[in-house]
Amino acid sequence: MAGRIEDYAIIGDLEAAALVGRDGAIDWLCMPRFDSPACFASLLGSEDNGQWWISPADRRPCNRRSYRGDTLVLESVWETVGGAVKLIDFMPPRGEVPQIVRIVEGLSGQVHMRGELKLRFDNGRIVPWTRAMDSSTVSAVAGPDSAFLRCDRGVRMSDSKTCTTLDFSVSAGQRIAFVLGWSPSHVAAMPDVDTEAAMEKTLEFWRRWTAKCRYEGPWRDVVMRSLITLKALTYAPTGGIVAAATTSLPEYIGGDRNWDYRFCWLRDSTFTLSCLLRSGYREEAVAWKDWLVRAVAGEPSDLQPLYGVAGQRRLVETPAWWLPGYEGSQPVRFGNAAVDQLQLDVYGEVLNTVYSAVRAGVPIDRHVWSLMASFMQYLEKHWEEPDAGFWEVRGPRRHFVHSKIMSWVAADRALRLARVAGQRNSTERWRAMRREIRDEVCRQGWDDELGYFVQSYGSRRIDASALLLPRLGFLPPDDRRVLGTVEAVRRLDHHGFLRRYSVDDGGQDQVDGMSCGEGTFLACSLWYADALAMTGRQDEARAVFERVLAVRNDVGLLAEEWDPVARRQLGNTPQAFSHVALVNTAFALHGTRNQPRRSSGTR
Ligand SMILES: OC[C@H]1O[C@H](O[C@H]2O[C@H](CO)[C@@H](O)[C@H](O)[C@H]2O)[C@H](O)[C@@H](O)[C@@H]1O
Repeated sequence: MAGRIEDYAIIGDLEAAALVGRDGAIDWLCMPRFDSPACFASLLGSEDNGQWWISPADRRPCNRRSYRGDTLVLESVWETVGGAVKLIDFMPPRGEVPQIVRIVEGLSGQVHMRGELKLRFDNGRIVPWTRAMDSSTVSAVAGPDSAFLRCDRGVRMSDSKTCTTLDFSVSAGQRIAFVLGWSPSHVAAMPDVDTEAAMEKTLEFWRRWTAKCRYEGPWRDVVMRSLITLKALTYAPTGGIVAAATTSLPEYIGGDRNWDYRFCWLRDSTFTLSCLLRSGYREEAVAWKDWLVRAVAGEPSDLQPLYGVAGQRRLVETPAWWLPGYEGSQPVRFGNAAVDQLQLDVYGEVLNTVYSAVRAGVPIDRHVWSLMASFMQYLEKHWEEPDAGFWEVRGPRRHFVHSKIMSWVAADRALRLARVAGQRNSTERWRAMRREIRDEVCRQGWDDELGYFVQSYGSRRIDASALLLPRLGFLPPDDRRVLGTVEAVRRLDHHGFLRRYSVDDGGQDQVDGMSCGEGTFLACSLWYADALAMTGRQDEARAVFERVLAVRNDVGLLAEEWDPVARRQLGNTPQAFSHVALVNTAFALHGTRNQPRRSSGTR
């Protein structure tokens, strides 16, 4: 059975990622890239859906673990009656093929270790043909996939049809290494790996990368861990950034809110990008901008809310009947039907990001400008339509206030970009559009009686996405409507954390068409902290921030949601949205004075 969601740490090589539990089990791994079929899927089923564990023979969880400094090299320590042992897990920067290296180091005494490798290709379904090549190498092959396990001398390896078992002892000062590599079955080659050199290279890679960080406030370690996590979710060959490393970790245990997040949402990526930019990571920003331009190129009406890491557009959502789901949460989904939704906020997200990139000095050529202009041409005709909104609801389309505000952002940033690009052709129309949207939102999205911006025209719902309003420049942070909305959002509080939006009595959600409730959405609490900080309520903002910091797991990771009653993380993990919001709040709190920002007037 899989561990709690917060039991997992991530290791990765910027093309794929694995989740390692406190018990030394790798329960999730897709090879060769984030969105490939999983070869370890016990996270969503049982060990028979693929798993690789190594631990002391009694299989207890480790006593402590941490990443080594500012890197993605994980170290788990067990203290046993016989002695202490450390398991070092990492994925070296990608060479020819993806590899996982596991080094067992004796710290004291002698410890009897065991392990089991169960490869299950094609998302935990296919038992490969496994054979021993020699006393220290095993090969497994099925269909397009092959894998090799190679280990140091001193390990007794034995094979059954379904499993390779490992049995060895490690004494103080001794190190025993294992390498698991994947390759396409028509290549089926496992290059020799010097595991110690690979570890040095991996440590060096992360140290160099983290040395570039510009954050210098009081939460440096917290921010650094989140930035490393965001980097680990970046697909280096293309610059695309996935929303999370997993699919179908539930937002409600036993429920059907189980989604595949191993894709690049324009919305999530734009948040990630601005966070990387402010933290000093310009190279990633340029790579993402290039990814974006390639992914969205073509007809503006074909713009999708999400794409594959290589920019692919067909991400067909398919239930996996053979996987029982995390703690029975079904269905497990591969692919995401949100790809076909109309989410009008996406145009504003993209234009806002391109504008931020320009301001940060990232060069934008005339092709990017003409792409942005074509998005505006589309949006001018469609912003008045109802859509699926920020939360990608699967119920009926609505006039979501956030989507309208993002259309305002699109027009606003297009005007600013036009100024930079020296283009005047459409500016009069965009200025009129910006005015029209603002008037409509203030008329139909604002409820004077309720005193807040509602979720969609005609509804009474409160929606935490309204917390993003002050930072978008739609209204100044000290506007009474902003202050009223921030105050109203407090009603989304559930034991100190915020829900995404108000739900009907009984927790049934009639907005997004799903049958069950969900946890609190971590990014929303952090946006709340930002809004408090922006309106001069620094101490309250800090308290909210610290509450969120307290629910990170032992290695600083956050999933999408938190259940404050069961006190456990929920949803896909680690999630970019949560970590981006965390970094942004750290920046917002460090350096803001205890004063509300002055109104800059309204346009
Ligand atoms: O709640 C229903 C939707 O939930 C997912 O979307 C959420 O995650 C996205 C990726 O982080 C984020 O961009 C979006 O704002 C969130 O609502 C799921 O991916 C959707 O398919 C689902 O409809």
